[in-house]
Amino acid sequence: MNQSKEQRILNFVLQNAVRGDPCSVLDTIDKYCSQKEWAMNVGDEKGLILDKTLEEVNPSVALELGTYCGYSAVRIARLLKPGARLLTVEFNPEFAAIAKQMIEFAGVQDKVKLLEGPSEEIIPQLKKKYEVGTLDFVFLDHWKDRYTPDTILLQECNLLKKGSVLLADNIIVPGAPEFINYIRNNPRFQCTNYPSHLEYMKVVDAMEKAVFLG
Ligand SMILES: Cc1cc(-c2n[nH]c(CCNC(=O)c3cc(-c4ccc(F)cc4)cc(O)c3O)n2)ccn1
Ligand SMILES: [Mg+2]
Repeated sequence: MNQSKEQRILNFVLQNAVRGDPCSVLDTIDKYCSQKEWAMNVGDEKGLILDKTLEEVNPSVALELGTYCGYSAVRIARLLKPGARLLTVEFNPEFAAIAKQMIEFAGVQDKVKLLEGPSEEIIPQLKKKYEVGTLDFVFLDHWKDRYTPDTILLQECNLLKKGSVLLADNIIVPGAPEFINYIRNNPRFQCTNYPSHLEYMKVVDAMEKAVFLG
């Protein structure tokens, strides 16, 4: 049975990155995906926007929707202060298995909890089952048609507080037009657009930051 692209990315990391060094894991994934096989990691250019947003927010509790191979989970976890934690949600079991190994190789497993299942099932469990009070930061990087319903669900589950920050990937490609319409017309959010490019490509993309006003 020939290997998946995600398995090839993991193998390349296991053979070429430095165990316990998150930056070397990120650089190795970016090298592979820019030179050998494209993959839907947030990447190094949009990754800098993610880094800057995380440094501003300095979250105690962060949620990521859409783990994929764990690139952005490693990217987020490496910047978390001691005691802070990231919950990351992956729907696809193969992706989750790859991400688990990626997170452990990077040495950030103590900061990251990988939850398997669809976002609409996991979000309502966060308070009781995963002992979340409110979320300081949410990275939306999952199915683009779930950005709006899951933002509504986060509010319904009282998981956002005044100052909670949402950061959404792929505003242009693949695109999340109904999310942009929802969030920019919602007086409870203060939005900022960050123009960028699709990971590893010259194609224009963007990220959107939305601060919950309570
Ligand atoms: C329902 C639910 C879902 C999830 C979930 N887990 N993992 C994902 C992956 C979602 N990501 C993408 O589809 C994505 C696609 C592109 C892309 C693709 C092809 C192109 F040609 C151009 C761009 C680029 C990106 O940056 C992306 O992020 N969803 C987790 C939990 N619950
Ligand atoms: Mg993305």
